[in-house]
This record gives sequence, structure tokens and C-alpha cells, in this order.
Amino acid sequence: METQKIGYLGPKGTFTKMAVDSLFDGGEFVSFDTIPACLDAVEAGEIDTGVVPLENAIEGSVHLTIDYLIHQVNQAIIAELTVPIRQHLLTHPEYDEHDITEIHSHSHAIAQCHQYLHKHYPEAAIHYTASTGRAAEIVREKGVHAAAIGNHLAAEMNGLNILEGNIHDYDNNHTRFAVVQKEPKTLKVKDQPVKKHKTTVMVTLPQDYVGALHQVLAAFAWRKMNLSKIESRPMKTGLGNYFFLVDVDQPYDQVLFPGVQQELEALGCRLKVLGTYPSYEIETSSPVMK
Ligand SMILES: O=C(O)C(=O)C[C@]1(C(=O)O)C=C[C@@H](O)C=C1
Repeated sequence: METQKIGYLGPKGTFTKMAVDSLFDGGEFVSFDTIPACLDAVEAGEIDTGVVPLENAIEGSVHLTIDYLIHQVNQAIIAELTVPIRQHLLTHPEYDEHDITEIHSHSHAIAQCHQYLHKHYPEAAIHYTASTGRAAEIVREKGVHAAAIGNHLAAEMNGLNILEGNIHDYDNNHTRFAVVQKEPKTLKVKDQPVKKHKTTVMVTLPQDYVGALHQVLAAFAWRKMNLSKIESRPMKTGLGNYFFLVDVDQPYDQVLFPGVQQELEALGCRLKVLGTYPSYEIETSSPVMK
């Protein structure tokens, strides 16, 4: 089998890279500085597969990923991976009780540590970066007054110290990552159990009318199809225009899903399947998630 090119939100030391390392069995890994850059490379055929963050248990959806997948590219979700997230406060090797005046990280990582930052560093300036890995690089370059929020891998890769570990505000911190492809290619994943199979669909309503969402949900409900997530996002065509992203807890099949589709189309709605895929989950005890 040809070596697959797998792109991810980098640079080295991001949670996305940890997710990639724990899921894939070989391949050529290509780092991208931003989520759009990674998805653009999949779209252009420069890489076979992309891995990007989708949702965090504390901060919710990564809207940049969702919006890019809906509005900018045409790719299928072919797997998802949930990993535990441990956020640490990382400092320069020469840090020695200096005042930390600036803290760098990805907006989701900052949000996962809001209470900690409010309590311990209320005066520090917060600087948002494209990833936690990039934040660690900045601290390496900037020196003793800066700190980053990120994982142990980012600390190791950049020669930083963990000043304080596990600073996320809620223990049960996990992030889901989406694995996407433009052209279907078989994935070589490490030997791990599939937790469940899921299907993600996008539903658009013709216009706002009484009970519209109720009718959409009813089409799934009376077929006993369990939904594990439903989210509305703006269509970007004007205030009040939304689409719904629905995660269904079962694989696509030729009876129930076409039935839902026909029922919704009769109501004037549109349904697009964004992917039907295995869902993997890395255990907290995994050595990569210290
Ligand atoms: O910056 C990283 O390390 C990422 O992989 C991105 C990301 C995210 O977008 O949610 C992934 C996991 C954590 O929740 C924090 C940041």
C-alpha cells in the first residue's frame, strides 16, 4: 500500500499531533499552521487525509473547523477520535519566579483554563495563537515573562518546563478530532476497538416556521435513531438563517437514512451526509496523554 500523507494542525507538540500519533499506524505526517491550511491541502489533493479538532468537552465546538467543512471545502468525515486533554502551564527553562506578564495559547485551551487564569494570573495579557504547539514555540523565543498553555509534548519539544500541571478547570476534559478525506483511501489505524459507528448530517430548513425543528427531529425519533449531538450554525446568508448539524449514533444504511431524507425533503428541508464513520476513543491511561 502506498504511504499515505496525513496532515494535521501543527506544529509539533499540538494535541492534534498527539491524536494522530495515537490513531495512525504509519504514514507521512505533514504539519500545518492552521486548520484552514490543513483542510485546503486535503482539498487540493496535496495530502490524502487531514486531522483537525472538532469539539471540546469544556469549550464546545471548534467553529472554525465546522464552518470550513461546511462552507469552504467538500470533504467527508471518515473517522473521529476522542482523546483526553491535560493542559499544563509551560515556562521558559530560565524562568525563576519571574512575573509572568503574558500567557499564550489556542483560544480553546485558554477557555479550558479560564478559572485558573482568573485566580492565578488576573493581570497577565492573554495572547491567542493558532495552536498550543505554536504557543510553546513563542514562549521558547520570548523568554522568562511569557508562559504557554499546552501539553507535555509541547514542553518536551520546545525545552520548556511544566510550572503547573493539569490546570484545566474541569477534570473530564476531552477533545474530539475529525479525520477527513476528499477521495476515499483506506486508513491504516493502530489496533484499537471502535467505540461506535456514527453518521453526521447537515439539515437545512426552507424557512423559519412553527415546529420546523420539531418535524426534523421527529423524522429521526419515530425511527428510533439516537442523536448524540445537534448544533445550529449560521448559514452566513443573513441573521436568523441556520443549518443544523446532527450526529446520529449509527452507521448510514439504505433504509432508515433514505427514509429520513425523503421525509425531510417532503417538508422542503435538505439533508446532506457529511460522513459515516468509526468513532475511536483513547483511554486516559494512554502513555501519550500524561
Ligand atoms: O492547539 C492544539 O494543540 C490543538 O490541537 C487544537 C485544540 C482545539 O482546537 O481545541 C485541540 C485540543 C485542545 O482542546 C486545545 C486546542
